[in-house]
Amino acid sequence: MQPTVDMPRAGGRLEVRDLTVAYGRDRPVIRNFSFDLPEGESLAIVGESGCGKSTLLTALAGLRAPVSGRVTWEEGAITDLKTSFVWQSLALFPWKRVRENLELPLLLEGRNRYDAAEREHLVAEMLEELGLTGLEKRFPSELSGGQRQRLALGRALIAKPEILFMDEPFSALDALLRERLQDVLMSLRRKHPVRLLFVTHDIAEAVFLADRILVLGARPSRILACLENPAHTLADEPGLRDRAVNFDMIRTVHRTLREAADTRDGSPRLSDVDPLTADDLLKKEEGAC
Ligand SMILES: Nc1ncnc2c1ncn2[C@@H]1O[C@H](COP(=O)(O)OP(=O)(O)OP(=O)(O)O)[C@@H](O)[C@H]1O
Repeated sequence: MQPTVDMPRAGGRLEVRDLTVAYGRDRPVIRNFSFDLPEGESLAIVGESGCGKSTLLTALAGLRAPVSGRVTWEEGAITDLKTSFVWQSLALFPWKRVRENLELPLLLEGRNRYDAAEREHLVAEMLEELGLTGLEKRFPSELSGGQRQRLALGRALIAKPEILFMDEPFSALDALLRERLQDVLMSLRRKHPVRLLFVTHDIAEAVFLADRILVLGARPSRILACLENPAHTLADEPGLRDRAVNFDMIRTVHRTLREAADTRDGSPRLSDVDPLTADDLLKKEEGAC
């Protein structure tokens, strides 16, 4: 797929071949996964609880060695790439103020990489982008949930990583705040090109943020589909969330998950009882208060 979105892009092709990952001597959580992620594309991983999304993400990030198979980044080993992480827990340093949390990745870049004036400038710029100017002396515990999430995003992006891994970064937030954070992330990406590889339970979030969506099934864990996302090519256009292409893609992902669950459970076919079309969904949205 040729992306038409005017979004700076980072990174070459990712190839995953026959990847098998296990915890200790337990039965493998994921077995023989193979898929490709074309140059520069971002990936969302979705699927029901326990299907191995986080396990796969940690293997892609090089944090868990596979039992067999390989993960190949065209640019080199994952350890040669500049990566960053946002976990569900956010992992902010509670004893450090907002400013210090943001500055830390710049300090860790190496003693001479950024001098004090540059660090000050970059932190001030990021605070502005995050809408956190004026809160720099607070501790994370003195921020709202949404402000903490923004701080975690800013800390992950301030040193300009090539790849940002995220595991359910916005899951603790209500739907509207989630959307606002997704917008902040898209805006930061325009300034700091970064490739996203992330796990989410929110299919709308996957469709809004990713070029490609890897849909996993459970029991046994398997790849149900690796879907190109035509909605994401319009990511810079206003009102994308209300467009039919967006609803269509959300529906396709839902259907893929439901059909897999139907086949497995032998229970009533959920995929047969959802008569909603993209138009119905649009009408529902318009009528929502
Ligand atoms: N550290 C661990 N040791 C042993 N088993 C683990 C460990 N972490 C996860 N598992 C098991 O691996 C399987 C997949 O877990 P994983 O967290 O990857 O799934 P997930 O799809 O991300 O789940 P969720 O959506 O609930 O977060 C589960 O059966 C889980 O119990």
